[in-house]
Amino acid sequence: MQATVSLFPADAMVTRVGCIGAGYVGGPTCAVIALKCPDIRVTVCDMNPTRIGQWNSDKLPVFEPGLDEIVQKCRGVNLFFTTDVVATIQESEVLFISVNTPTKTYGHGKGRAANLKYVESVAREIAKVARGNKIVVEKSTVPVKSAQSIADILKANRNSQNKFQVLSNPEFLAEGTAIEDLLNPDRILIGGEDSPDGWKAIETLSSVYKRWIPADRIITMNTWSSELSKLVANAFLAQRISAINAVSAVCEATGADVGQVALAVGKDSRIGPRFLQASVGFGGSCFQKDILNLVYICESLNLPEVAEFWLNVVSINDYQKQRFAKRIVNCLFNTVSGKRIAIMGFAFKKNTGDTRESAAIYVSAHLLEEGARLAVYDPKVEADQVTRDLNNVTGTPDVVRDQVEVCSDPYEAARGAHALVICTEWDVFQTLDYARIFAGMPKPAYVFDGRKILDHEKLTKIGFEVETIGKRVRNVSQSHPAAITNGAGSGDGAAGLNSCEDATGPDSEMTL
Ligand SMILES: NC(=O)C1=CN([C@@H]2O[C@H](COP(=O)(O)OP(=O)(O)OC[C@H]3O[C@@H](n4cnc5c(N)ncnc54)[C@H](O)[C@@H]3O)[C@@H](O)[C@H]2O)C=CC1
Ligand SMILES: O=C(O)[C@H]1O[C@H](OP(=O)(O)OP(=O)(O)OC[C@H]2O[C@@H](n3ccc(=O)[nH]c3=O)[C@H](O)[C@@H]2O)[C@H](O)[C@@H](O)[C@@H]1O
Repeated sequence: MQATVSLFPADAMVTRVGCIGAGYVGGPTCAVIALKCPDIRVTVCDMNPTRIGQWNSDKLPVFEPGLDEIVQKCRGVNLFFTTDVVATIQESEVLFISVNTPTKTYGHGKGRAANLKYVESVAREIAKVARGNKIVVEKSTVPVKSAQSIADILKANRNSQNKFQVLSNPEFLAEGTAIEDLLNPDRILIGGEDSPDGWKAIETLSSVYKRWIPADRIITMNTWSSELSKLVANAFLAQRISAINAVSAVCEATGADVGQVALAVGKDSRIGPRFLQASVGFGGSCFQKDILNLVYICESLNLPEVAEFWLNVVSINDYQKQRFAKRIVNCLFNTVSGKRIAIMGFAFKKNTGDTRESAAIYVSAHLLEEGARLAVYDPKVEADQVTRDLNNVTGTPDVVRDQVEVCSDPYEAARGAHALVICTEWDVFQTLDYARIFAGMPKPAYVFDGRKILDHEKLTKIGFEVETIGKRVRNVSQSHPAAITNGAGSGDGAAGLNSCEDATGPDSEMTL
């Protein structure tokens, strides 16, 4: 591809940017464009009036550190949120498509392929109502060649005076750090048609980003490479997590510590230290969806070995969540029936209220199936979201109603619980008064640290039995057996069992 800078002036004049889809990507991305380009009018549009109402209120639909301040500064000045799709399309020179592309739940490709119906409906709407030339930017994560489908729809339906250029401009922001990522991205990727009109469109979009991002971080390439790069970037990131999580199982079986192994491995500059944090399993709306999409593409291209390779990343993640959930039951003497368990954190990671594909949902569902009573606490997830997620995954709203309590305070969730299960790495969990919590729990009192964020030594000193990922903790019962036999109120006849390594097999309940 030719150097775009030489072909088009750096001051290409974009005055109106529109975005269809006011979700986790569309909202924050446009807020940052509005902040950095005060002379551009940015309109974000969604078909969901509730969501738009929230964007226009004091309580935004998306929690992201730093987002509120930017929206407050720009909203009503050069940043607008609306349900008026037609006006947004007609008024914008550059139009981002930032709608959801979930995994298909029906028909051909069910459970694997991306459902592109929202992208297609936006393309049809643009073709129907657009006036004048537009640069249509595919911001949603899509399978390779989707830009071609968008271009075909636009071409087949366009009014004869309109010209469209379709660009791929995938988003790499991570939730919880979206604003930081948007302000200071590792790279901006723009794929476009290899033609004079394509180069011009690429340069025009680049000119917007160049207002705050150094030119050498803006990478341009052909559309298909750009689309595939997004799926591959997510697959690589998720693959690292599954790799370290697979190693965590080896550590638990051998006495090695996965944190130490990750440190040693990550010091190799060819490997690097990031994304090597073993955990209860990755969540979020995209890793699993995008890998399954990649798997589907490979299967469609008759590349079964490649498909199998990537599918294993998801299989290990499922295994990790399952392993952790089973371990909780094993350690609690193979029965959690009727026991209160505190689920600490429900979001898929800290600093977001997003629960999509959160490991907490899986762990909670497993414990509910075993008859546990759950007390859920998350600083940013609303009670009705917890209920909705658990209803969806269990399919048993009665059980959820009877066995789940959503608490607004971590101490309240912990009170009377046999175990604390850390599912999200919220900072606040590191500074709780664990001695106070311990005092209010039946003994032995367990902590299952699915995020490896707590001070395990301190917890064992207080008297907790601590289980974590990829590391054996020397527990109270191993050094002071009396601590558990003297414990109050467990009612499970725990005396004599030292830790879950000593518990009876996973499928047998302890004979009481
Ligand atoms: N969530 C994330 O952190 C990231 C997501 N992505 C990708 O970005 C895309 C969007 O993701 P999210 O923002 O998380 O999705 P989201 O579900 O939060 O938001 C999508 C929005 O699009 C709206 N929408 C759907 N069809 C529409 C139509 N025809 N007209 C108007 N509005 C419509 C929906 O009502 C919804 O509010 C996906 O393809 C995702 O894979 C990429 C990078 C990061
Ligand atoms: O396409 C997307 O949606 C985005 O997906 C991820 O971002 P996100 O899912 O928001 O968050 P991550 O920080 O990647 O975390 C994903 C999951 O992996 C877990 N994780 C992450 C890192 C790690 O070392 N270990 C680990 O278990 C997190 O707790 C979380 O559950 C990518 O990091 C973004 O670059 C990408 O744009």
